[in-house]
Amino acid sequence: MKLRPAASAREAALQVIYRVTEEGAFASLALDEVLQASNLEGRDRTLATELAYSAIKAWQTLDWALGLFLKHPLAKLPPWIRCLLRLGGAQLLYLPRIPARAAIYETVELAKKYGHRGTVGLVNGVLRHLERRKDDLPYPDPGSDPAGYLSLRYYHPRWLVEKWLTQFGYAETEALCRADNEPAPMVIRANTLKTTVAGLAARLQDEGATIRPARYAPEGLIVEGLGAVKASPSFREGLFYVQDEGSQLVGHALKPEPGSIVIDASAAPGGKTTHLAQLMADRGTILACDVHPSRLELIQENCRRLGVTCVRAVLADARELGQRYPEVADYLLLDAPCSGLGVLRRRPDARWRKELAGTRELARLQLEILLGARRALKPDGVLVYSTCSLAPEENQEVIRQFLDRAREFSLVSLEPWLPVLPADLEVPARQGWVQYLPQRHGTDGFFIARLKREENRGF
Ligand SMILES: C[S@@+](CC[C@H](N)C(=O)[O-])C[C@H]1O[C@@H](n2cnc3c(N)ncnc32)[C@H](O)[C@@H]1O
Repeated sequence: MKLRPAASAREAALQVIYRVTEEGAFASLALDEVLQASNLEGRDRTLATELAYSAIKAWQTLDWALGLFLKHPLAKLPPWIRCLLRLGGAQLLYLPRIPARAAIYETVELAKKYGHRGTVGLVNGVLRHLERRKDDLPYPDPGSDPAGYLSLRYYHPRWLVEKWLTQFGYAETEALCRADNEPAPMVIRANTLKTTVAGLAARLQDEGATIRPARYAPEGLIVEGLGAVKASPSFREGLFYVQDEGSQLVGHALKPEPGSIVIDASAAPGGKTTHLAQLMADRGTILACDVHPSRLELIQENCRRLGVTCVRAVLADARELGQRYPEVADYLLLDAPCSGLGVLRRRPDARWRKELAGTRELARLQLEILLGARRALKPDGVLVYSTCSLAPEENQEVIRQFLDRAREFSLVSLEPWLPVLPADLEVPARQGWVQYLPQRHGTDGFFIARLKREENRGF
């Protein structure tokens, strides 16, 4: 549906909420489109993003809470009115710095533009009721229905909370849900081909940002107040890449020698590829493969911006790499397509798009990729497998099945390769794998395993 240009931050947020919750659009794409069509700038863009993302993250809890004050089901209301209620409700429940009166008034004003007299009154009435009862909502009892309580209280799908309760227990599931709802820090990786970490920090401070070092990743900086990244001169000069710490650690886990041959089996948009190029001082060859042609362009664009020259972008299905490049690579990175359950804090709509069956299907693909790509590695070569998932069936279980079938591989310690290990990861790191968790380590959820092909064992 063609939308009129949004005249305010709240109208922009409303349009994004409509595109995502009513039309199934992806939140980041809908936001870009709506903001581009509007004349909004600076703080209005930030506010629009915050309003839209808060409502989308909490979508199902908002629908439940709003439904408590409606005579008829929310689903029967006109779609724009439903979305207006989500917009107003998100401010009342989750953005306490916005005065309730302003939240209600502004939503009612928008209702005049997107509804009629009856619906204006309804929006006003429902939001006033919600404001009065907001600290006293009838959540399920955590003792008798922990999954029901956590999924509504922290707005995650029930199947996922049930899965995590089995995997992590109650306290840690609650901490994980909370961590997913916090705004994720902006983490960048200094491009050491063009600058140093200290040099970049100084440049960004000159651009008005506040900087602190990342905890685990040596080239990582945590940045606040930079504004639109693409407008930053140091970004345009290729001095950094936006990449969470968990993701940066994957490059260190592989740590290819300068001059070596590396295959990055599923590489787009090239975050880890360009990091590997840095670690190799841009000397040697990286074959950066991906199965989607349009995504190969992203690799090339990132290499150009960062000044990386040792990368060749290759259109290939990772499952066929063993046949295409037999025993070619000294190092093989398999940053597999995955459920992304470790990065829900960065993608407001992602939690509502996943299904339990998805992780099992992905696990099949991940194993096929490992089995199909492994023969591309030379004897004595190193393989790193990583995902941004927390699901054991995509991580430890895939590795276990791989080791059952590929006897020439074994797990090797990650301890020498990860520069700063959190204490709780020391034991698994020695066994060859680590699982970073947002609620424990403050990073995106990342699984990383390092394996070696034994020199004298054939396939
Ligand atoms: C997790 S993303 C990779 C992120 C990338 N390594 C980075 O750090 O920027 C997974 C990638 O796998 C690609 N992909 C999916 N199925 C594939 C296959 N069968 N062969 C190769 N690439 C595949 C997707 O297009 C996607 O770009």
